Amino acid sequence: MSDRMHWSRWGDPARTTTLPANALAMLELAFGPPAPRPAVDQQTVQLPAVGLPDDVLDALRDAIGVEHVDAGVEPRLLHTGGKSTPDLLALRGGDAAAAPDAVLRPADHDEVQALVSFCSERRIAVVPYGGGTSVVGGLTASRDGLVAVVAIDLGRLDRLVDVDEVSSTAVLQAGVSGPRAEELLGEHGMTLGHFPQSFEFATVGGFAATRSSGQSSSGYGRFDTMVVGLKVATPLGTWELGVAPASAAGPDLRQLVLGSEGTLGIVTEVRLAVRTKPATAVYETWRFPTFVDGATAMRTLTQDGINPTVLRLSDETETSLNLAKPESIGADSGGGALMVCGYEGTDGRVERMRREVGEVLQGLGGTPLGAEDGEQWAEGRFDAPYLRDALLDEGVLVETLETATFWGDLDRLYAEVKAALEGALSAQGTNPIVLCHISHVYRTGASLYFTVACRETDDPRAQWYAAKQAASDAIVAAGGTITHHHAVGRDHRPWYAEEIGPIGTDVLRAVKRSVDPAGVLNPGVLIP
Ligand SMILES: Cc1cc2nc3c(=O)[nH]c(=O)nc-3n(C[C@H](O)[C@H](O)[C@H](O)COP(=O)(O)OP(=O)(O)OC[C@H]3O[C@@H](n4cnc5c(N)ncnc54)[C@H](O)[C@@H]3O)c2cc1C
Repeated sequence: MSDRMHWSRWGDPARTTTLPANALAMLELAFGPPAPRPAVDQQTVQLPAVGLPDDVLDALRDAIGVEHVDAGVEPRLLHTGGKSTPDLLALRGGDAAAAPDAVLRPADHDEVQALVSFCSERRIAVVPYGGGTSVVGGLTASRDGLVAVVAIDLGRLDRLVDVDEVSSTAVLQAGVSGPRAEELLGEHGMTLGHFPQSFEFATVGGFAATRSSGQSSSGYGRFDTMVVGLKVATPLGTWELGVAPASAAGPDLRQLVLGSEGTLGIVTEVRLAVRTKPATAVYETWRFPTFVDGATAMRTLTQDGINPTVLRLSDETETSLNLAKPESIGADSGGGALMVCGYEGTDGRVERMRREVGEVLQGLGGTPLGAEDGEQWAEGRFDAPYLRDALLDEGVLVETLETATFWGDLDRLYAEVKAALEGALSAQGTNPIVLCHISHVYRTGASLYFTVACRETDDPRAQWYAAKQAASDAIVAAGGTITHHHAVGRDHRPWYAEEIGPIGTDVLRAVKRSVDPAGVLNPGVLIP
């Protein structure tokens, strides 16, 4: 780690991004004179004293090997919280109160199971840790009433366990990252087709635990629709689910594990529906006169059963900032709303899909812009997070939030969340830029993904929480879901309780009590 803490740099100094000169000029134009705010030196960060008694550390070392139990400063810091802006701000400001007491790296399901059983017996809080990319406080366990907190890092569970080419399924261990999944499946001519923006670091177990959704969800579906089976380590023992592609044998308990965010058990293996690796991929862009026009075109496509692999529509502000090309921020975008359409498959299928989509979009007022911008979007689609530290260094707060609703309510949800964000941040004297795009589409509705940028106040965490509170209240009031794919974590719990109501809350609490009687699994996360 460098002496300056740049927590969103994802551990790869080669990818460290500095802001281009025109971006700095734009920031000044948008937010006023520069007000740099560098991160504190790593040495000044405060970690809680290790709370694990020696006999516990010894037992953990016996269970998984001495070199896989680490209570040192660096691993604890690297497993402190996730990657939300408040998490980054805390660490950049020297606050590591969320650090676990030790990081444990088990090798396989049996070792994970042994750790979960032991921690349950000894009342030690367990944070399952995949890629550490949670943006909702999903990696910050409550210590209340518990002896200590350990992070169970699943990085050593990184194997392809089985491929069934006839059924088109593959079993992957939970710690397999996005690129590793593609590499392992690629050897069999297959793809998972799950490409969230956090693809480079997030893991299969994390995708399942948070019901993640990738940028190709229009064609490949969201992650939870790919899961056909799960193996889970719980305090009660091993739980295996999913024996057939579909079943009428009672409620689908896989759905209880999907999205459970480590509160009901640790997912160690996932059986997934996989696809043939596409021979061709083409990404192109279209311009619509307005965001509303573009949304109507998207709805028409999905309701006609025409599903390009990627379908994404920026609102007018996001289009004008040309987010797909950070190096050309401020370039004239030509106005309107930009849509990205991607097609993957055989040459013939791509050509057919492209023609079919083109006919619909052109008929609904779209102007084809060709493949250049689309290809650039595809190439740079994992790059934006590398800008976050550079922006925070400049005293510019950037954060995102997302929601979803039915098509009939989408315009209202969009307007109200945007107004809430603008209102809450302007009230603090920091006029924001609020961008939005439709990120995932369904026959019945779509998700909205907002990005907010503004100058930091003296207390940027409080500043953001006020905006987040206003936006979350607006989401609930407009009938949207509090999260379409980022999950609940700690940050969304109050609104999640409203969304599922008192009966839903009781059901969830009862399940939690029964499977995790000592309450050690990710306490404080998800369960209202
Ligand atoms: C820059 C950025 C972009 C992002 N883009 C997207 C996006 O496009 N789409 C999207 O869906 N999300 C996105 N996210 C959110 C995040 O990447 C997802 O929630 C992802 O699924 C988390 O995976 P992970 O392996 O990093 O899990 P972690 O962050 O390590 O954990 C997430 C939660 O799941 C629990 N958990 C992790 N592994 C397991 C396991 N094996 N068993 C049980 N519980 C477990 C953790 O305790 C935690 O509560 C983004 C995040 C960032 C920082």
